[in-house]
Amino acid sequence: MSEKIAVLGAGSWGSILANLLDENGNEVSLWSYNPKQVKELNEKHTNTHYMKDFTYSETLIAYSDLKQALTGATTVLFVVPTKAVRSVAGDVKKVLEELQTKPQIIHASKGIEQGTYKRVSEILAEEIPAELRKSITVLSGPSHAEDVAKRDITLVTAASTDADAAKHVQQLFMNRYFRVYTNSDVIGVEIAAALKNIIALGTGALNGLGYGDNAKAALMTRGLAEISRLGASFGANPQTFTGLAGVGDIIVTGTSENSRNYRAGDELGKGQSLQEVIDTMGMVIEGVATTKAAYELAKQRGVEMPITGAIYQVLYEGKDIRTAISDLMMREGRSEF
Ligand SMILES: NC(=O)C1=CN([C@@H]2O[C@H](COP(=O)(O)OP(=O)(O)OC[C@H]3O[C@@H](n4cnc5c(N)ncnc54)[C@H](O)[C@@H]3O)[C@@H](O)[C@H]2O)C=CC1
Ligand SMILES: O=C(CO)COP(=O)(O)O
Repeated sequence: MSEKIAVLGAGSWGSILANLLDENGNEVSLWSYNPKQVKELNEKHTNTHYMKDFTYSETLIAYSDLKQALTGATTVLFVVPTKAVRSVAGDVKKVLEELQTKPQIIHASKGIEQGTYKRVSEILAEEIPAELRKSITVLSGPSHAEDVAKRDITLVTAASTDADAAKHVQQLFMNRYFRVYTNSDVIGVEIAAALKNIIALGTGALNGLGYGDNAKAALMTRGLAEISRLGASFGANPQTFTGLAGVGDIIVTGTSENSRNYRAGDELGKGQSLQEVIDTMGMVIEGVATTKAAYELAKQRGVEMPITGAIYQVLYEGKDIRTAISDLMMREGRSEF
């Protein structure tokens, strides 16, 4: 099966997924709002700022013009940071109406919108033409771009309320190193994907402070417990949190130097300020904004999320990390389940 696919967002994840789709035999256009990046991708087949030492397929074409990128596309994959999804989707809507095409919509972003607390599929549903909403599918799971770039084994899930749409995404992405499952629990997959970044900031900070494996395993396990509680309050399937988008992504993000969230936490643990960390990363650290959204959302819904609350206090209220850890440890003893 070969299709024309437009990938929107040429950071580490968008560009590597675009390359994978190209390798799978599709005609892929990669859109970036940065003309310099487009020039580098088309002339040198590199994207040095985001993926050092990787050479992209010569048949992958980058565009800074959204209309050119979307022309003829039967599938559109959004991979911009969460904060950019609404504005990019609004622009896409205008172009699709002009082109009179009705592509399937996929996204691979992991976050929650500030202020509205919307998941990415909800933002897309509000912004794209109404008849495309049903097709929205989320691609998520433990998947660092750096490993996919090496064609290392990666398993993810494609979640949609439309089983045919999820199956289509599975077929588009599957290959010998990239295996895709389907899932109907969009809510659970998106909540797990967004909130694991908060926990990765935490495990990174533990690492930076010199804590060991026990502490990190504890944070990931209890972190997943509170993420599941928030998910349950929205009607998510509890099984989703034991799957690729849940425990899988917490492990990969919460233990890896490839994770920007983990690295950011590590630097915080070593004493850098949040602003210093953001300024030096040069790539999106989704967990910072998601911590605020999740903290406010948990309060609004009356869901107990002590770890998220502690990380919020460190990031947004200047609380000392060691004091935050000590306060968590000294909470009243309770039953695990
Ligand atoms: N890097 C990875 O391994 C993975 C990333 N993700 C998710 O994918 C999403 C994108 O992440 P990355 O590609 O890693 O980010 P990145 O920081 O590497 O790149 C982001 C890209 O979006 C573009 N961008 C930023 N603001 C924009 C705007 N207002 N309008 C249009 N484009 C804009 C940037 O120019 C850049 O090309 C995030 O939600 C992330 O959580 C998901 C799985 C794996
Ligand atoms: O979501 C990811 C891996 O599954 C990437 O995590 P980071 O954004 O922390 O790099």
